[in-house]
Amino acid sequence: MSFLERMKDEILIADGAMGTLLYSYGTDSCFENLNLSHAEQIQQIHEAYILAGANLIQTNTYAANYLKLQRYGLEEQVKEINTYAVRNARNAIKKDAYVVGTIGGIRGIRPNTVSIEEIKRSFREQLYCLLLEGVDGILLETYYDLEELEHVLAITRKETDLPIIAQVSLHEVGILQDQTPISEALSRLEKLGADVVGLNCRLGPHHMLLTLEGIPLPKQAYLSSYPNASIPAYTDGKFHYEGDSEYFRQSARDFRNQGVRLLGGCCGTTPDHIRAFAKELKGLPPITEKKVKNSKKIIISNSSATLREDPPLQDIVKERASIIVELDPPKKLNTDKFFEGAKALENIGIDAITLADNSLASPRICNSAIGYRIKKEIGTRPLIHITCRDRNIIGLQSHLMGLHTLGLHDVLAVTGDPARVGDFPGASSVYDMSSFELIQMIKQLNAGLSISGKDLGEKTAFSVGAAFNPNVKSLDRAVQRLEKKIEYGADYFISQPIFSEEKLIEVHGAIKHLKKPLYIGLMPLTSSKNAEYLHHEVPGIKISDSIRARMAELKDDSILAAREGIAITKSLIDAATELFNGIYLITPFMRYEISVELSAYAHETSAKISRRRQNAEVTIN
Ligand SMILES: Cc1cc2nc3c(=O)[nH]c(=O)nc-3n(C[C@H](O)[C@H](O)[C@H](O)COP(=O)(O)OP(=O)(O)OC[C@H]3O[C@@H](n4cnc5c(N)ncnc54)[C@H](O)[C@@H]3O)c2cc1C
Ligand code: MET
Ligand SMILES: [Zn+2]
Repeated sequence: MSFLERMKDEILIADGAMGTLLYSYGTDSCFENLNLSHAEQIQQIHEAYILAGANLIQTNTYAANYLKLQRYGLEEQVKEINTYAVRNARNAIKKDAYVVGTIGGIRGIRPNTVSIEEIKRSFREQLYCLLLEGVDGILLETYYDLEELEHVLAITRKETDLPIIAQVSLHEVGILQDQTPISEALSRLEKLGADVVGLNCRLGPHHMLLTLEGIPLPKQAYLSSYPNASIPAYTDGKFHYEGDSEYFRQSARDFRNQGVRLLGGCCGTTPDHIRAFAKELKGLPPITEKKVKNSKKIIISNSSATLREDPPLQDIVKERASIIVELDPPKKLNTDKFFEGAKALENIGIDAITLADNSLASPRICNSAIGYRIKKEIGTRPLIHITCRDRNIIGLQSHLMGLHTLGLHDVLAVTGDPARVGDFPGASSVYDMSSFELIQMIKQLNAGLSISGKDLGEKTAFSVGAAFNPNVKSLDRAVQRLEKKIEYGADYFISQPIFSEEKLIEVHGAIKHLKKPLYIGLMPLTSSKNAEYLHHEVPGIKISDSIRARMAELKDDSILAAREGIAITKSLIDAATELFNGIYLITPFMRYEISVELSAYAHETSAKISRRRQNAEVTIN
């Protein structure tokens, strides 16, 4: 009799975790490889679950596909690992029990990086290995992404008549990560031919039971649940789970009352948890009717957009000449000079002060704190740079929500210079996200949704700038990155500084097909040493030979050298203003008076050019 036939009038008990159990014994490498290297240990775990009362055990193959095995260089071992995994499970069975071949989901909480086609290829290979070795059913478990599960379930149904268990992982009570209600997800899985549908992992009995209250008994399938033992804790450098087996015993009947007919455990559970379930439900028949509690209606964000007091920079720079100035937050705690500079720049009438996020990976006063003060005390628009280096996904989202609360809506999303260039070369560089993903995430907040898909109750109103580095060998490739950044949602670009007219013309030609505006970067040199340092040591900055020669001639006179730097930048402003509406001036060493002089010059230049263009139009007409 297949386990499905038994489930007509029996509640079956499944096994518990494999991965976390192995981890608790000290394994911290590829769990699935132990099917080959430590077959006996795997067999003993299976035996322990059967002894505890499991009617159905799963192979140790959760991640035994090439997409996951390649992390360990084991992608060529898919066949051996799956084959031996089935044998290890079979060898553990002394009496009546079933073996299901398990395959876990690939896509997680992060933005999807693996294509469905790739997942299907990897899945097929593993599925064939399991089927070939002879299992009693297939368990598809821990799927966060319903689309992925639907694809792999369809493949499985096409390839076998064996029973299929299809399980999703909750995002929170009642919903998946993409906000699909669980009841809808399970009914879609049932329609695709799953024989058992249910939930596993991520949350424990409490949240699973609350979810099950809103789920009717499936018509053509049975319900399953494999809760985690608890939320994991991290102590002394290790993860561990606290939920004890007595707590599981107490919840067993509740699972039965919600209509569950296959009850097992996921992360953190042990044979003790399974024994508690088995003992408590022994001899009890499944329920056949159920009253469903009205599930909470899931509201997809339809909140209105936040109103901005000022137009976003991309709208301004599309219409007219616009100057933004970078004034780096101080490295020391005294902010007097910084605010003197910010006031002087406000007086000259720039459109924004851009505030780097610990540029060159060295700590400075937090740019959102300084930005908020600039807005409040001076009235200038702050543009907050955000790197992927210093914050993980949680920190990035929380930071952006904080900026929204402060009314700071202009951000520049960048990767960030690596930590090893800065004050703490040993600090970690997080890079949970690429600059592309950061841009995408900010746009998702603008749609009222968190990075994990939760309704935020309000839409943010961020205007998202992105970085452009034209000082590279292949300008084409740099422009391709801009095209990709536009696809991810970038509203405009800001470039690294440029130090020659030829480069300005080349950049103009290379990006004129893009529909998004650019602020072109210009940075006054202050000395020959400064020019040589920037040219040789700062990533992404290249200064032409002729300019370096001009600076070198004045290397013994610091005042004249600084004047020369300003003169060079003025001639670049002349050329740049002919080509671009946006000028981005970088202030060297907090010498804001230089940026003030250059901003005034840029204003005059753009006024001159627009007068000349108007006159030309009048003449033509
Ligand atoms: C306007 C501006 C502001 C900045 N502000 C800050 C700041 O506040 N704090 C800070 O730490 N850093 C800052 N940076 C530096 C920036 O983070 C680094 O230059 C980073 O390496 C590139 O950032 P990005 O977002 O353009 O990276 P991306 O375009 O996402 O590129 C990331 C990586 O891809 C690679 N790459 C990029 N272009 C190419 C190409 N054409 N060909 C091959 N590979 C390529 C490089 O390895 C690069 O590091 C800023 C840069 C700019 C232009
Ligand atoms: C990550 S969810 C758990 C996968 C698998 N059932 C295991 O216990 O190892
Ligand atoms: Zn799990």
